[in-house]
Amino acid sequence: MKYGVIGAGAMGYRYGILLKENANVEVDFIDTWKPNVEKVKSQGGVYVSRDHQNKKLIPINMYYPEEYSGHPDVWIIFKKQMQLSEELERDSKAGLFHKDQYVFSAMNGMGHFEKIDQYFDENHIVTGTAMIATVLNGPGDVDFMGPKNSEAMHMAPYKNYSLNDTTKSIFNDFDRATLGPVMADEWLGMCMTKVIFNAVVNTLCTMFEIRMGELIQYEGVPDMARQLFNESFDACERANIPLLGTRQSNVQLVIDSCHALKYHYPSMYQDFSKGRNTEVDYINGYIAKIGRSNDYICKTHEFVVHEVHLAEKMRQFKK
Ligand SMILES: NC(=O)C1=CN([C@@H]2O[C@H](COP(=O)(O)OP(=O)(O)OC[C@H]3O[C@@H](n4cnc5c(N)ncnc54)[C@H](OP(=O)(O)O)[C@@H]3O)[C@@H](O)[C@H]2O)C=CC1
Ligand SMILES: CC(C)(CO)C(=O)C(=O)O
Repeated sequence: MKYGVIGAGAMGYRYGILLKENANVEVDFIDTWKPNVEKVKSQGGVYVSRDHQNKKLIPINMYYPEEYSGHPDVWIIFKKQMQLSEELERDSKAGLFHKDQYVFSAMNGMGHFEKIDQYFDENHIVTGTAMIATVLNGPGDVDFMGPKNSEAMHMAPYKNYSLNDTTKSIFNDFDRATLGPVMADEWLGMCMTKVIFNAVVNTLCTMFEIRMGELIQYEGVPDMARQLFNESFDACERANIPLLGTRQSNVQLVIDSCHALKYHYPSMYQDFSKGRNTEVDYINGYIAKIGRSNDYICKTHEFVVHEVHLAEKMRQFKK
């Protein structure tokens, strides 16, 4: 199958390049960030390294939406939550979307599938989550964090539609790409399980401006994680969202992932450190919203949302 990546940033590059290099499928990249598109065009591709090593230029085809006339079978979308509506509107106006196409996304946070649903048939949407750490060093320069074959992800058809030949082919291509796909039984619990993980790791690392391996050096982190997971589980149970694992196994996942991805600054920190707004409203804020709609107040998550926004605002006073 042919793939088109919308959002050639850290994760868009990671998926597209692994598919192209390992699954040997055709991949085109669409981006609207001018410095990135121009850099790729002038250097003839994207520089890729793994854990800061073995930097090499991989030739790729990169287009602005308005330049593109291809017809991929599947779109892979990786934008920041707050960029998505504008991106989809621009892509749609540029005539990129067609009735037969499928779409996959493993963005962090929640709110993106309702937006994607406005442009694609709901049984053509494949949801995903990615425990894959990637850093965009700058335009046209991406760094895959973690050793080869450490990539791990979940996927499931949106609204639990049955698997069909296309969704199975996407799974097989992701598998050959070494993205480590696991097909989940239920889409919403799968997505929310990643949200509650990011609501611990991304927010704490961002507020303290630290790597995951530094976070886990503090012996109080399992307790802090437990407090946040307890609220997340309480809210999701009231909303009948079946999270993967138990409260305790999710605490353990935080501990294990922080050791495995010890050099990684979570994507939220990458936005924070570059002076951009973070996805916190779509992560802790989304959990808090589920709580409020089910007569449950996630006090800690609501406080954390304020803390991250406070940290964003305070950047102006720092040198
Ligand atoms: N990175 C990761 O490890 C993971 C990320 N995710 C999720 O995937 C989705 C896409 O995230 P991700 O791929 O990380 O984000 P991107 O790499 O796509 O973000 C890059 C965007 O940030 C802006 N930007 C501006 N200046 C810079 C700069 N100097 N360096 C880098 N970027 C700059 C640009 O948009 P503009 O100029 O328009 O602001 C650019 O398009 C998100 O939902 C994220 O949470 C999920 C799992 C892991
Ligand atoms: C890589 C990972 C899993 C770390 O929290 C992530 O989701 C991110 O960086 O946003």
